[in-house]
Amino acid sequence: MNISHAAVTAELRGVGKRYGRQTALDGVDLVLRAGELTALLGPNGAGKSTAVGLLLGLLQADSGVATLFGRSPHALSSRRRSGVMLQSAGIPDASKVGELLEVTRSYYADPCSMAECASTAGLEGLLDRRYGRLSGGQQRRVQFALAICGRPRVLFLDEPTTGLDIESRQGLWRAIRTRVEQGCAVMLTTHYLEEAEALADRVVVLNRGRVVAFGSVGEIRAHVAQRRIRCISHLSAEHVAAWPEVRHASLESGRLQIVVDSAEGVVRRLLAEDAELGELEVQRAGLAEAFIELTREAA
Ligand SMILES: Nc1ncnc2c1ncn2[C@@H]1O[C@H](COP(=O)(O)OP(=O)(O)OP(=O)(O)O)[C@@H](O)[C@H]1O
Repeated sequence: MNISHAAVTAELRGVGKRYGRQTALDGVDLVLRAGELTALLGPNGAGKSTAVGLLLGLLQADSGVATLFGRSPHALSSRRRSGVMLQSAGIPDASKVGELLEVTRSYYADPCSMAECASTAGLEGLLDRRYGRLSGGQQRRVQFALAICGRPRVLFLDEPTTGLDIESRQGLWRAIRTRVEQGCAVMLTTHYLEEAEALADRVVVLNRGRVVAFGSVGEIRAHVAQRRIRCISHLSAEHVAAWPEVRHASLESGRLQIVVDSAEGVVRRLLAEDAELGELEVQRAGLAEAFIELTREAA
């Protein structure tokens, strides 16, 4: 585990939160640091939005402590240094994009210029449009602009790229990376594992209100030693699936896809049984496989 010495910006310590009889978080520890992006991953209902709500002071913990800049998340001084993009934005449909930005910028001491906000979030040409008339992806970009316009030192992004096309998503990724390089602490919740893989310095995996794994993307990935083998072969997936080292085998787009704990023996046997085997590839498991494995183990 890498030990980071960057300043702690926000923290949950031993936090529990229930809604009636439903436990949403159960003894969760979580740290956000300056200049780092922490990705919070977990299946539906794992407790991700609850964790964000506690760090923002929108929810109250039943046990444990939530801090933002070392103080209560309710403190005005903490809020002034925070930027937020939640799943439900509550932005009035009739407002023009430019007006929304002007008003939000006015809450902060040293906001970005309008031009900077517009170019960072890709809003050129949209400033005179009414929010309610924008596409879902354009609305997400406006929400991002509102989240970053005050040059926040901590940024909470709850599934920020849902509904964005590939170009907009990559634009947003660039903007997020720039904030992190400038020293902002970012907490990203996402269902897109490739997003966490592309952006995260550290990953926290939640399942049923508990942290089931944390570490760098590489460390999380290393939790599963699995390899993925791809090849073109006349051997059937059913035949290969029955080999002892093989966890799973299937035929996808004419290629045999095999998930194994250790690749060498399986590769040797593939080559021995099919002299014409072609286009052999062996890859390390990605975050997606690690995540499925971790949440399954915890369940
Ligand atoms: N206001 C509420 N009242 C009752 N139960 C709630 C409330 N909000 C959340 N929960 C429950 O708490 C648990 C955690 O919910 P939370 O929204 O934090 O999960 P999540 O990881 O953000 O899920 P998703 O990926 O679906 O957004 C779930 O079981 C959910 O049903």
